[in-house]
Amino acid sequence: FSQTLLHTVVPPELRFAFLKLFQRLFNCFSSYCYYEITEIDGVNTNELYNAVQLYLSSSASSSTAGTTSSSNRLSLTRGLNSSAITFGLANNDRLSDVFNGVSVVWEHNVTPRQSQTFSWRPLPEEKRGFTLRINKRDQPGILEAYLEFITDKANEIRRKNQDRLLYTNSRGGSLDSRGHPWESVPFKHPSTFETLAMDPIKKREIMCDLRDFADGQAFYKRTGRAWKRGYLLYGPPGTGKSSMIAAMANFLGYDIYDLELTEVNTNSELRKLLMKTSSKSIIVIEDIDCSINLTNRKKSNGTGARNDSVSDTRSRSPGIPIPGDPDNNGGNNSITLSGLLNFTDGLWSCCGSERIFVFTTNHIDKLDPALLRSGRMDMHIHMSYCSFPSLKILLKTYLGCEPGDISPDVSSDLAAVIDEAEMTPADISEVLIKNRRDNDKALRELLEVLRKKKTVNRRLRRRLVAEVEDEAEEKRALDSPKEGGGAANGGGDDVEVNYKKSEEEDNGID
Ligand SMILES: Nc1ncnc2c1ncn2[C@@H]1O[C@H](COP(=O)(O)OP(=O)(O)OP(=O)(O)O)[C@@H](O)[C@H]1O
Ligand SMILES: [Mg+2]
Repeated sequence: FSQTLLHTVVPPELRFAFLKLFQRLFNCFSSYCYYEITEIDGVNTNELYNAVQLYLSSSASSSTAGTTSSSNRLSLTRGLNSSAITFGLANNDRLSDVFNGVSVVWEHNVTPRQSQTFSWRPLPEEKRGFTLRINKRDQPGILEAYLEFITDKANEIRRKNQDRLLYTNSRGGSLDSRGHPWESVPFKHPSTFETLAMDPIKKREIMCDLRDFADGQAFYKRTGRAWKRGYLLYGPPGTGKSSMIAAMANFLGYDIYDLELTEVNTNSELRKLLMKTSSKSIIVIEDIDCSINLTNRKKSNGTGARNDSVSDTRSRSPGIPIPGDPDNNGGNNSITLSGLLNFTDGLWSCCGSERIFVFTTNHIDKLDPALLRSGRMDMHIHMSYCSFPSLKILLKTYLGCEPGDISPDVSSDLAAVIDEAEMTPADISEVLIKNRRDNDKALRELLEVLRKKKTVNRRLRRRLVAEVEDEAEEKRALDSPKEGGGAANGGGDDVEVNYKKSEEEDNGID
């Protein structure tokens, strides 16, 4: 009652001023150090505040049994992007904690924000923060280790709550107010291995490999290997490479660092980015063949320096500076293949642990063998056009069709055309989404589309064979004019036979 009366009678500003004065006097004679961790740090959200809140939420929930909290009032929250309820300290509540034998006390302070404060973005009406109290004699050794422990613990809790982050370096080389080169957003991609359409045997193999990796701390230590693993996903667009990465992250509960190579200017910047990644994370470079010229590691330019910089990208992306280009005075983009190899496999790559590197490409043949070798890219995963086993997964996820729900005739018709149609899971899922209210119609339309695509593919293939044969015939005619006709006829006959056979099959289908 007295507290309520005080709050009503004394204006908040006056209360705040009294409190500050009292705190100053108190600190002069106190044997404690106090650290304030405010929710908003300047204009940015203070990550440490969130980490402390999560950490204390776990202590607070266990303290309801009376172990560490001096309070019996806890606030309950569920964040916008969180799937779990967290406990927290209510206003001005305290909680004591013990770290490495040292007792500390946390206090949660909420004060009204002065309304005239100018800000570029709307700030919460209340100013929230934690105050950490440590005994002055304990402070030198404990603070850094304690805060690091709290950050790790908070990450662990977040992962457990399925609340993971997707980091990006899209800001270029610039750092945020706390010196971090990565920007993060909550990662909410719903792709899982269950929804991923691919060969079930291959899928199981990948899942086992990931599980072995995540559980392999002792193994990696025993064998003297850095605890990291590389996966290369290759295949045509729309076959599920990005979906696979999301499924991996969801399966292991890891954060994702999506590295945009074209935003990185130098090898040392690349190294800094790597050093700022946390463990239990997947570091992704998508479309690696488009991000950097990776074909010629050893090639030197006139000055003897390595010339394997981002020239390939530059020809496509006019905004990227070109080193040594007189027309471009940006001139500082000099990531090299060796820089990238060091990133994945050098000494620096071990500065954290439990990391997965995933590179994706549409053209594996464009990549340097050095990048593909085991130890860098341990597993090469071909994401191919939709096969019949993959189609069954798509039918189940999109239409709810179990194999027994589809008539044997339709099933065998689908199986007969699917491989030759060479359609991506992305294309097929579009047909299914469009007709998802009517399963029969969806299957009918899918069959039609697959047959059409098969016919088109055959025509293309025949045209290609004919062109190759024509070229060979011309070459032979030029090489030996007298014998040219006979030799060409031999090849032409083969084509003719193939052609006839294909025509018959097509007619049967159309
Ligand atoms: N194997 C798959 N299983 C389930 N859905 C898939 C699969 N492949 C593609 N899709 C669907 O198609 C869409 C595009 O797929 P995704 O972005 O994973 O392709 P990608 O291989 O990364 O293509 P790109 O090479 O263009 O980046 C996804 O939203 C997903 O729904
Ligand atoms: Mg992709």
